[in-house]
Amino acid sequence: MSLIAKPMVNNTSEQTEQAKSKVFEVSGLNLWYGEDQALKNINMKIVENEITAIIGPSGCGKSTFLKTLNRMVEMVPIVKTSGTIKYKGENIFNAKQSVEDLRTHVGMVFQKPNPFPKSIYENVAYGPKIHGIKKKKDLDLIVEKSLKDAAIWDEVKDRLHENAYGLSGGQQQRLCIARCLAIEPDVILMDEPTSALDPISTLKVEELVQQLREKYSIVIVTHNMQQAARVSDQTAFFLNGELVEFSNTDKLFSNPEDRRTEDYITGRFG
Ligand SMILES: Nc1ncnc2c1ncn2[C@@H]1O[C@H](COP(=O)(O)OP(=O)(O)OP(=O)(O)O)[C@@H](O)[C@H]1O
Repeated sequence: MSLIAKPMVNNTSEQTEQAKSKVFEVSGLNLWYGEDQALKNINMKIVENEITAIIGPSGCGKSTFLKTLNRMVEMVPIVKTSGTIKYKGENIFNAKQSVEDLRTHVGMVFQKPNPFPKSIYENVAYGPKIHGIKKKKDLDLIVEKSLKDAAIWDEVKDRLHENAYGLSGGQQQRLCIARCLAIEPDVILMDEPTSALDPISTLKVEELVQQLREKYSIVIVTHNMQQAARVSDQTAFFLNGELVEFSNTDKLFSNPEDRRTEDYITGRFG
């Protein structure tokens, strides 16, 4: 019996699963904010072209984990980490690894849409310009492709030079996804990308996330278990900084191995 109603998603068989490449391999990851340990011995493999959902109650470390994957968490000066995170085989904590380079490959979309106070066009062209693309023709192509891939082109193509703040919240979030796609990342980290959106905009972003799976690997933090069940291939359940259970989404929601996972997904706590 499924504990949460879940429409069919294209989960691959275990055989194909093993053949898929890993984008991230997290081993023995611990993280402290000062004296307080927020992540405890996390071990996890994140696979290419899949959607991995991170669920768990407030304060369990979901956002911290997500922001560790592109080292954004280190913007908090009191953060200390131990363990390794390999991105395509290289430990991201190695001194020789460039954080800027990592963040070019591992883009991020935040909880609240955060467009720049610029035109729709400039929002998307900003990243490629910083990466040295100058020709208008090239930028035009990138802007159009990114907005198309973020499923917002038809809504904005006639107002590209208007301020992005004139868009609805849902449109702003898809614009922020387009901005992220414009720098051609491999991985997109999404921190509760629909929590500030109405149900229709949420549905559009969820559909978009599923389309993006074809080209990108996605890690999405969500408070919403139905959303995790609807969109993801793999789900990780965090509790008090620990990874309690990580498995195929269908399995985690229909036949969890750990009693704490079952208690959480059936609403006994959280
Ligand atoms: N900048 C910070 N400084 C100190 N402690 C922090 C900081 N950010 C998070 N924490 C602590 O780390 C723990 C995990 O927080 P985190 O935001 O990762 O949890 P979360 O699961 O994403 O929560 P929520 O669902 O409420 O967003 C919490 O105890 C939190 O108080």
